[in-house]
Amino acid sequence: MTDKLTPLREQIDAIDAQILTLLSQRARLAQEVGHVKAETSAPVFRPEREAQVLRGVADRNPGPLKAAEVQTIFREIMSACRSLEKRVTVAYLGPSGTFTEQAAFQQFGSAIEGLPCISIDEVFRATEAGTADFGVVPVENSSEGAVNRTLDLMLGTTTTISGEISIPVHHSLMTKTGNMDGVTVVCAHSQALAQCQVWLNQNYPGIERRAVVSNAEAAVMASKDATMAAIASEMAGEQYRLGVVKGHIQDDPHNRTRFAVIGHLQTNPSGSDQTSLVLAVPNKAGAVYNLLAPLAVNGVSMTRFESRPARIGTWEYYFYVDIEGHVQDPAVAKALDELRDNAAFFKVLGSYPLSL
Ligand SMILES: O=C(O)C(=O)C[C@]1(C(=O)O)C=C[C@@H](O)C=C1
Repeated sequence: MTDKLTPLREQIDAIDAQILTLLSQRARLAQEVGHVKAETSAPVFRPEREAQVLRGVADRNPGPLKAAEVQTIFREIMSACRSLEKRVTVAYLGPSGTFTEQAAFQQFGSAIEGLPCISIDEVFRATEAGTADFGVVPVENSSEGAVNRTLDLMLGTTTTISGEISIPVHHSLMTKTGNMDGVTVVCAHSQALAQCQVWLNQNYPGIERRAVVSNAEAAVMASKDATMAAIASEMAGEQYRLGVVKGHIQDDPHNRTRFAVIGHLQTNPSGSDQTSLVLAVPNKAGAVYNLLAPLAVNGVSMTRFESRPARIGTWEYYFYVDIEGHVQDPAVAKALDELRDNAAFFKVLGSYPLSL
């Protein structure tokens, strides 16, 4: 066996040497890009460029590695190259071990300064104040719908959305011991409890369910108290040394959560983009219909429509709308100009590349 392996490993060694030489050439070019940007105070993180690079490698990937695997490798290469220009600070809903943290690293790679925050409000505050260059917040879950706090804060924030991330959300039931002996309460974020309610009803109908600030916090609590079980990601379980009682307990096996990247960056078109808006209409018949007519007239597709009470004591609503395309696309720009004229409230939250 050794004789067969040796020549193959020699070839791998030779290729690794070539990869290393190329990586270091690429890193030097990124340093040069960094110098050019520094001269004009241009932003270091360019989400549209990173999206184009990642789409390009997926399109050209000859296999046998999967497109998603090749993208993970290139994401890390860009993250490391970017950090030679500037190491960006990214605030996210913590503590360490949350799905939002996973989303932040999926978007920016690991060569960043992570800033875990105790609440969604805190992520907005840190990003608005410039303590963090970017923030990552959950926007909606495929089973549970919108994350209302995020939508409410989007209304008044000075930040814009510069990217979106969509990740599969798999929940595990975990305890200190890896079994349920002596466990009297199951802790998790309210959304996670809701996403696992059918499974919990079937398997642990009598047990108390306690909503806590995050799943990671539930994992911390379970790591300190053998009477508590946590519902969280296996990643959080590993971090806090929990044993898995049962994995994949979410009621919908395709459960996903979408996250937004917020910051002070106006992202350029990447070729496959989305724009998020908030609108309100005057309170009269046919107002919503008239409001949205310019989208259809200009051939702009709407991919999401969500309403939130305006919380001013009357039956008025804000509408959160996602459309295909970028504000710099002529059809989108025209539709938005017409839309603005019909709206009682109008705010573009941002144009950004569609998640990969
Ligand atoms: O092209 C740039 O603007 C770069 O800074 C290079 C690079 C890369 O490594 O490819 C790094 C950071 C940016 O977010 C985009 C791309």
